[in-house]
Amino acid sequence: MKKALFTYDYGKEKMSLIKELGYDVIIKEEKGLFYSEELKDVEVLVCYDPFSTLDITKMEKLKWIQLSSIGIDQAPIDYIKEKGIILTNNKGGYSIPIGEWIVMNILQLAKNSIKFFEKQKNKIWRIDTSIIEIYGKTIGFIGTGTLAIEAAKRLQGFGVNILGLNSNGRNVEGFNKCFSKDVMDDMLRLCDFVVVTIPYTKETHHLINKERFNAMKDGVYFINVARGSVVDEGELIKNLKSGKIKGAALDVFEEEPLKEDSPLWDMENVYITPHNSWVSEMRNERRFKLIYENMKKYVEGEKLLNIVDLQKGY
Ligand SMILES: NC(=O)C1=CN([C@@H]2O[C@H](COP(=O)(O)OP(=O)(O)OC[C@H]3O[C@@H](n4cnc5c(N)ncnc54)[C@H](O)[C@@H]3O)[C@@H](O)[C@H]2O)C=CC1
Ligand SMILES: O=C(O)C(=O)COP(=O)(O)O
Repeated sequence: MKKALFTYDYGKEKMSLIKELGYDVIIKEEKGLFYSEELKDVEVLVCYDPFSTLDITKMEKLKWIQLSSIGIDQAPIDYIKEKGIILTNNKGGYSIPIGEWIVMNILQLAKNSIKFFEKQKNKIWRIDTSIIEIYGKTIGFIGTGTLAIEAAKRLQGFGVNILGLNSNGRNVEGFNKCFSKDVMDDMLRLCDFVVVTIPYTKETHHLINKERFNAMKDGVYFINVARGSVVDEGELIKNLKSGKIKGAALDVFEEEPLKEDSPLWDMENVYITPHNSWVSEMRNERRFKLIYENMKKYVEGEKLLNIVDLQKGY
């Protein structure tokens, strides 16, 4: 029997489906999880981020880690690489709610919702003539993976021009044109909205920096739903203050939770959600479906879904 450690309890019914596949299942809450002797022969770890307290170097039989997240930046990648442990993620598992979140925020920015919420709170009846339509506008996605694809699909009906940036400029369905990472500024110059949907890797640290903001149109709208550190937050703040960026919607930050003294909280043109875009009532259902399929493949010796390319880092 293969021993599997789950750091989240999917409930009796679902966990018994895993046991029926032939696993000896241990369930332990992730928070403050420490190594104990019973974890010695764990072969499969299904988790989000137990790595700050759980010493996986003591789990000598560990062969496969299934993350419940899409981002892998919380995992000890060097150790995983060194030991030849397979790492799989939840790619695709949150792209529908995030696609919806992106559409919502493009519209909120264009329609100035934040100002209306404020006026409603204060019972103020005043027309806002600064509203724009998104029809005919250009929306550029930095990264054309599952998040951008689901957003692009949902934007089709709005009559927008959808651009995408990826590693080699390959065409992706749903995008009017794709650009390679070497010519990022050519795309940025065209965009009314820039949406960051790229993984955080060594290569993408502060990918969006002073020079990239300079390349963008004056009055661009900026959205980040990937990882905070893909963007130089100091530069983002400067560009928001100067008006170069007209408004932003941010779900992720260089430091989370966002500090109380961050100027972003008080900016009247910034929408903030607390790394919440991935949440919907379907999250556990979809996550479990992937976990189940993969655990079945693992016992049957088949190739797993969503294997992370440790060289590329996503
Ligand atoms: N805010 C949230 O709750 C969530 C955030 N995320 C983040 O979003 C990221 C993207 O997710 P997916 O779309 O599912 O990823 P994905 O793996 O499907 O797509 C990644 C895309 O980025 C491109 N890319 C990667 N490195 C690049 C580079 N250096 N230059 C140009 N293009 C590059 C790839 O070509 C691909 O188009 C995740 O890695 C994760 O960090 C994911 C889920 C939830
Ligand atoms: O899956 C991801 O990468 C996400 O960002 C989702 O949010 P989480 O990291 O699970 O809090």
